[in-house]
Amino acid sequence: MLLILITIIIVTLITYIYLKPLIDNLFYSVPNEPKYIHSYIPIFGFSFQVITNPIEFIRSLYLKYGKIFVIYFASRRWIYIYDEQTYLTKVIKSDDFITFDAFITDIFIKDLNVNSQCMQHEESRVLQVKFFHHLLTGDELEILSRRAHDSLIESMKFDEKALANNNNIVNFFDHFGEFMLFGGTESLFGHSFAIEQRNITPSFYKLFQAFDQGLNLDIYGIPFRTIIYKTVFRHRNEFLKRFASFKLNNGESKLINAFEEMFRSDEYKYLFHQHDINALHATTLWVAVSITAPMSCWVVVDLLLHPEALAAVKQELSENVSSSSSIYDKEILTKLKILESCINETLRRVFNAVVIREALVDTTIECLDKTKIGLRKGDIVIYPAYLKHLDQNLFGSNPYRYQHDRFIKKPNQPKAPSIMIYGGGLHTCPGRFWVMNQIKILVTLIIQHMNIEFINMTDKDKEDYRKRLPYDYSKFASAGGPKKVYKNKFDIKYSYKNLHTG
Ligand code: HEM
Repeated sequence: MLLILITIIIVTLITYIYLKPLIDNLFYSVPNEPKYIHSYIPIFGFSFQVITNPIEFIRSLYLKYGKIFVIYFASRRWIYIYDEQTYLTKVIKSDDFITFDAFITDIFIKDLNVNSQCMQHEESRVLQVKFFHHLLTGDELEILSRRAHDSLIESMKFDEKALANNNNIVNFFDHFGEFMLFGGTESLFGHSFAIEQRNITPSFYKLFQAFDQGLNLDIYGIPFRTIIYKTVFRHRNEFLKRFASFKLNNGESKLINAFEEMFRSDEYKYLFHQHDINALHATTLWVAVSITAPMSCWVVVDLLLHPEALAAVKQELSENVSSSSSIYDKEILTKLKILESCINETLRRVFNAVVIREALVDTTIECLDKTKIGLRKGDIVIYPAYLKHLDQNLFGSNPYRYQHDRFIKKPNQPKAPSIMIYGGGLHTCPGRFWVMNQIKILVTLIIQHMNIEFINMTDKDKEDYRKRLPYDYSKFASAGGPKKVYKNKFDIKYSYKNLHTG
């Protein structure tokens, strides 16, 4: 009897999920809707393709159905608009759309158990976004960059000491991912909080990875995830609790100081309980590190795979950085144009760049070519910038090819090519200047102080990776290192040099 009941429930559920898009179409459709592409796989729909290789999958739909189409993914309608000018002028600038907040807010409330009142309090959320935009620039940016530098040097020195007792083979992405995590932690939360985290087990990096994995699982809405991935979610909770020991006015950044002052002010303290504050701090650190760390690693990998690029960067460094100069100085960092081009070239080829907005109301937008697009309230409207970044018309017949000086304007070009890594409009990523500085500092320190050798990478592997890096696209909310099966190809043997001079 129980078995029959369970079977009926499962069949009903599958039928409902399978038919939901069709039912929605019947009741909620608006005029001029773009082409809806139906998946015949129940429940999962296109999730598998979107998770495993979004670029190839979305490109195949674009080639088949044109620049505007709709799919279902993670129980939502996703409207792809591969028309940059229309997206910039008619979506990003319009009040009919907001950033991806509602989706994220939902995850905070349901999955991170953050008090719904504080997540839905419009005024305080606007204030937090404002802090990000005001406090990651100017003098504060310089302080953040200096701290990231100091933390990286400290990580290297600790590591050099530990090397005397351990073997010197590690995974490149984990090793520098951890360095970058401590760089972000120290810059945002101050030295004493960072040093405390270095000394506690389980490792801060391991807990951070669990936080990242948990958020991605939540976004995909994997059923029974807290049971299947019990350890991940336990570690995620431990990660949140680490922020309970954070003490105000102890060397933190102006950004974290502003958050704390607001959370604990008379006006807002009724909204924010300690657990909510922990979750918001953990998320700020995650936002700052989860993309930057793997991207920094890919930048270094590309340089190590392309000797001509590495030589050009070394030459630029020797011309601009003297033994007495501080590489975190604004004047020096802005001079490193070749390195900046290398960074953009790696991000272009590796980062799964998109811009996302959500429709607040039923609405219609008119493309520059006069095509009308009808959108429903709640539609996720997405510009797949990665299609542009790998477009043969813009970046040559093999757009994956690495050209380190691509973003330096040549005399025969009207302007250097453009990419759209950081979104657009008023909500363009406020961390973009800090990202550039952090990656420049990491690359410089590695060149100045380390010898690195990929021990499992054959010449054939290197040849293959020069053509295309084995990037893991399965993370939607953050960014990835290599695909699992390639991870050991990025094991390194390394040593330090000149770490105690200057
Ligand atoms: C390589 C690293 C990074 C990439 C590729 C990246 C990319 C992006 C993108 C595409 C957006 C959405 C923009 C839009 O909707 O128009 C965004 C938003 C945001 N990013 Fe970044 N980001 C990076 C690093 C950082 C860092 C280091 C921080 C600093 C804490 C940061 C903080 C934010 C914040 C707060 C927003 C939301 C801004 C708003 O809604 O107004 N990001 N980022």
